[in-house]
Amino acid sequence: MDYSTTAATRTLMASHLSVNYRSVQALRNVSFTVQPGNVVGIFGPNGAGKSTLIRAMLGLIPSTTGTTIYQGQPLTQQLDRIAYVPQRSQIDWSFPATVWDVVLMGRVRKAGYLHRFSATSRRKAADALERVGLTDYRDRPIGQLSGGQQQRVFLARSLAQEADLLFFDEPFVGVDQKTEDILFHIFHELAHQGKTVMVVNHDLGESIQQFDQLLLLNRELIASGNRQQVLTVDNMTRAYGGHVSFFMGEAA
Ligand SMILES: Nc1ncnc2c1ncn2[C@@H]1O[C@H](COP(=O)(O)OP(=O)(O)OP(=O)(O)O)[C@@H](O)[C@H]1O
Repeated sequence: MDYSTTAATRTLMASHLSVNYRSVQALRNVSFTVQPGNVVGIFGPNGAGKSTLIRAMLGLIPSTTGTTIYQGQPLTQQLDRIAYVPQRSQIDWSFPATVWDVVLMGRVRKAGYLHRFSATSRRKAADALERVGLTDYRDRPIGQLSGGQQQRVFLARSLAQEADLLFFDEPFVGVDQKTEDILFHIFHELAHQGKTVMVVNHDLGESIQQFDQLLLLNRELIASGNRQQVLTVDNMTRAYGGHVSFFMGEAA
């Protein structure tokens, strides 16, 4: 198999994405490319449009301009290949579901809405739960978990789904170090399998080294590339203004 051709056709390409919320322009003309096999961090200050970018790519909100193409087709026509975990605050944790219910939901598209889950689906859900270290919590209502455990349940659902493209919005907010380590470990395993993992994050601390590619946003795309290309004083000043010295120490 010619890997270079395969990789090229699996490129994720956002072109000229713009989003308006009534009078607010949340995103302006954002274009970038992501190769498969990368863990991509989406960074920028509060209100920079990070969540909006993911939601526009997935077609969850309308774009005023632009498209997102994956494998030569609109991403919105391939939603069965996508796992999306929104910010924890967007999820109804009082919903009466157990850990096992949520992870099995990852298999719904494969099982069909009116069919029973196959032995394969159950095994894949159990394997996913094991991978995130929550087998013992299988029958626990999701509202009775810690923030880190809740985030791991949704990661397990994404694993059970066997998605090719995974989107996580602020998965590290309010989670313990163990969960952060598990999430990054699994993100890199997925990337090594040739999948693409996109993560909204606003922590510019040490964890930034975990990302293969960074997208720096402030309503428009300021930079896309590796850490050396993106984390320049100029780019950070454009994104964060006068707060740049806080992040960059003496370099600023
Ligand atoms: N449903 C909405 N209606 C109106 N304005 C919105 C809506 N959602 C977001 N916005 C505005 O669009 C801009 C971008 O918001 P978005 O949530 O995408 O940014 P973000 O970078 O994810 O922010 P944060 O880091 O604070 O989560 C902000 O000014 C926000 O107030």
